[in-house]
Amino acid sequence: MESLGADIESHIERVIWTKDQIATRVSALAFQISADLSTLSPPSSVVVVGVANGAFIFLADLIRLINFPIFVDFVRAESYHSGTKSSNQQRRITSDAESYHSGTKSSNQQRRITSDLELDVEGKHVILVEDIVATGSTIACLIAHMKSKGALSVSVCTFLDKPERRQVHFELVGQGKFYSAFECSDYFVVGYGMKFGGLYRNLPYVGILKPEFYQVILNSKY
Ligand SMILES: O=P(O)(O)OC[C@H]1O[C@H](OP(=O)(O)OP(=O)(O)O)[C@H](O)[C@@H]1O
Repeated sequence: MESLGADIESHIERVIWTKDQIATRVSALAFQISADLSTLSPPSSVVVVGVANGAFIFLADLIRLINFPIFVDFVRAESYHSGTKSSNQQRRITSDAESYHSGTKSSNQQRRITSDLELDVEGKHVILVEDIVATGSTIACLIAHMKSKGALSVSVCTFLDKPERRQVHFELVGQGKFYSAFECSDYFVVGYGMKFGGLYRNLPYVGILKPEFYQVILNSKY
């Protein structure tokens, strides 16, 4: 196979979570977060922070089911090796491939914030929204960042948790809680915001890509 076919459905080997299963879990999480955080003081003190890019679909669904006023903002954190920023696309494709083939990012990969909040979170309760928590490197970096900005509490709400891949320990701040919609071990999934080679974020459910598509995507420009 030399090029990708246009029918996205035909690229998927197996569906892991359907649209309905996702909607049920996101609704339950929004209900739980509403119950946990709606009574916090001061009022209107919750800032939901999406981690770009992967969290954007999960965040959009989640916040529309939260039943109290919230602020919304975004951050971006990118990986780098040994002090060298991984800003080029080939590096990011390689990162995907590493995750696919070994089930983990390389151990010396660290994160730094490349696009910061516009809102001031001092004295506020932050909920960091992720598509995936795997090694923990990204979320650890972002929790520390929110704490340094004076957040009263920092919670994490991730669509997917991969606890078996954890390499970096992180602690929530204040009364912060950890929420996850689903857990999985080491298989590489796409859809609902999650990508391979920059593609498939728009798939409305979560699935596993057919193996023959990995190399085609890695060989192509995006
Ligand atoms: O727990 P970790 O091992 O740090 O991995 C999790 C991070 O990796 C992914 O981001 P990625 O850089 O692939 O970009 P994306 O959000 O644009 O998909 C994901 O969105 C998380 O932010």
